[in-house]
Amino acid sequence: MKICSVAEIREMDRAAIEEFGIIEEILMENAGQGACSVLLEQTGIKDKKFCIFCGIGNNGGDGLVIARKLHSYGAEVKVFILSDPVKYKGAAKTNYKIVSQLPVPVEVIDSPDMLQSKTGIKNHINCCDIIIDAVFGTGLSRNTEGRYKDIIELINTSQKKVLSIDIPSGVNGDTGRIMGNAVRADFTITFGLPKTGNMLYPGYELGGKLYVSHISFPRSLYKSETIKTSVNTPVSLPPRNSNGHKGSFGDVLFIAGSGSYYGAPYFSACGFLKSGGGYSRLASPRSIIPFIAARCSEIVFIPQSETVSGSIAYENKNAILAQTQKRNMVVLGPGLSLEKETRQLAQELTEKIDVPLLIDGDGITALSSNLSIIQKRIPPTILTPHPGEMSSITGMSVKEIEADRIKIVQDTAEKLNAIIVLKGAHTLIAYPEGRVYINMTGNSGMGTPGSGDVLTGAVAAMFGIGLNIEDSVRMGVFIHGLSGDLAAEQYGKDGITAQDILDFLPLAVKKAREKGHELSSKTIRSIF
Ligand SMILES: NC(=O)C1=CN([C@@H]2O[C@H](COP(=O)(O)OP(=O)(O)OC[C@H]3O[C@@H](n4cnc5c(N)ncnc54)[C@H](OP(=O)(O)O)[C@@H]3O)[C@@H](O)[C@H]2O)[C@@H](O)CC1
Ligand SMILES: [K+]
Repeated sequence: MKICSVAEIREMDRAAIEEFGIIEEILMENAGQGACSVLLEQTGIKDKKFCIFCGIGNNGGDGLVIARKLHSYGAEVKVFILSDPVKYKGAAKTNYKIVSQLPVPVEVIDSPDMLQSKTGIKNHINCCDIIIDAVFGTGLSRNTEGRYKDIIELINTSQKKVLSIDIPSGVNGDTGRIMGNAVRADFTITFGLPKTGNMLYPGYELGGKLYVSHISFPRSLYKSETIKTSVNTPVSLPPRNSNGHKGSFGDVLFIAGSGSYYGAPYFSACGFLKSGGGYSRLASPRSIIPFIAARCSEIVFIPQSETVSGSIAYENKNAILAQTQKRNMVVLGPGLSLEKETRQLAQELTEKIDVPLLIDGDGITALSSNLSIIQKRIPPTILTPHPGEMSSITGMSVKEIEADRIKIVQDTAEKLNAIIVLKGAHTLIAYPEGRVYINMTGNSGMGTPGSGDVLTGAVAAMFGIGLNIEDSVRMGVFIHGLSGDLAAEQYGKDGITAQDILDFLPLAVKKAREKGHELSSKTIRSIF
């Protein structure tokens, strides 16, 4: 499913209204209808008591449609409007007029200081069964303050079931960040398409279970090629050649490891094998190979001479390059160390390697000081930074990156002409031509040493078993996250190690083969 920005949903609204004549009243009616379907499924409506908090924009207008429908169905409804209703315009104004004619109590809270009415509101909240949050939607333009902030606080401390309309009020529709404070909902129904703010943390978590209604937008609008962001739904994996041998499932060279990092090369090269890859070759410092071999002797080892600090020495360059020429893909960087000589080696290898190249960890740090090497590469390049490494690449602070992840990863992929995997909760995968995928598998237990190294192996394996390089990256991310989810299902999220993620990879690939489609529809529920 596509995911849109606030500007894109506004454009969809405009096109629906102006080009198809689907007037605002119809869209708002459908939005209200969708919300009532969620309530019917999740909480029941008849004889239930609802408190509806409405803002003064169209999100509030949706709340007023819901008030009318719930009343009609037999619910007891109380509406609070958080500003002067004369400000309503268009369809929201129409719906305000209708609700004013109904025997539905409406209370306007338009004084900047709502302390005097707080007890009354609290009483209503205490007596209701369900709260509808229709305060702010995509029109949130600044931090919440004053009575808005107080109401959000009251909603969050109410211990009642909460349905947020379009997006939890206080969450930025583009970034998912909290502006001031934000509602914590049990369910959210979003309209047209999910907004990026619905899908990124903390907005995603605050929204609870996410429903989407296309509110009768024509398919051409919500499937438009101009919308570049999507959920990372799994692609079908090519059937495994029953007549194949290890060379049929990819032959990948990992250039990884140093005197201080024995785990990184192991998790990368072994992650490849555990995700279905064929030939895993590992160029690592000579002295650490026996330790890695003790953990995974299925890897083919290519011992390298070492620097004084135990990292791969520069003098290996030509021999490594000769190795890369015979491989389908190269992974460079896990645990390489930041030794100057080895960084120089990483840069010069990146210049010369003429097969798809995935650069991770210390490899990224080595290249960050000379990004033109990446820009000039002709064969595909994949970078898998965590926010700290993304900071080295972009020169922005982690805080700046976290505040606008989609835009920054999109711009960087275009600028570097590379596929970028920005790791984190809901990892992003961005392609040079502008596409971005939001990955929904994975969990907080996976923030553990070695996890990112396993990911490099999973991506390489997807390429090895026959996906094209673009799909390999997003499927590698999907499988890696799924493997972590399976580990969490078994052991809980606390204490998952990279080894656990590794161990569940075969099962994750099996599940993706057998139930890929089912897995992808788990996070967002489509309704009318
Ligand atoms: N368009 C359509 O066809 C459809 C749209 N739909 C619905 O419309 C929603 C978008 O509606 P919207 O654009 O009216 O914005 P919305 O979020 O209701 O709020 C804007 C108001 O809030 C105010 N405001 C902002 N921040 C504030 C703050 N911190 N503190 C205080 N005030 C603040 C802002 O004031 P201003 O910034 O102008 O001063 C303005 O008055 C969308 O989410 C969906 O639910 C559906 O019905 C389907 C059809
Ligand atoms: K809302």
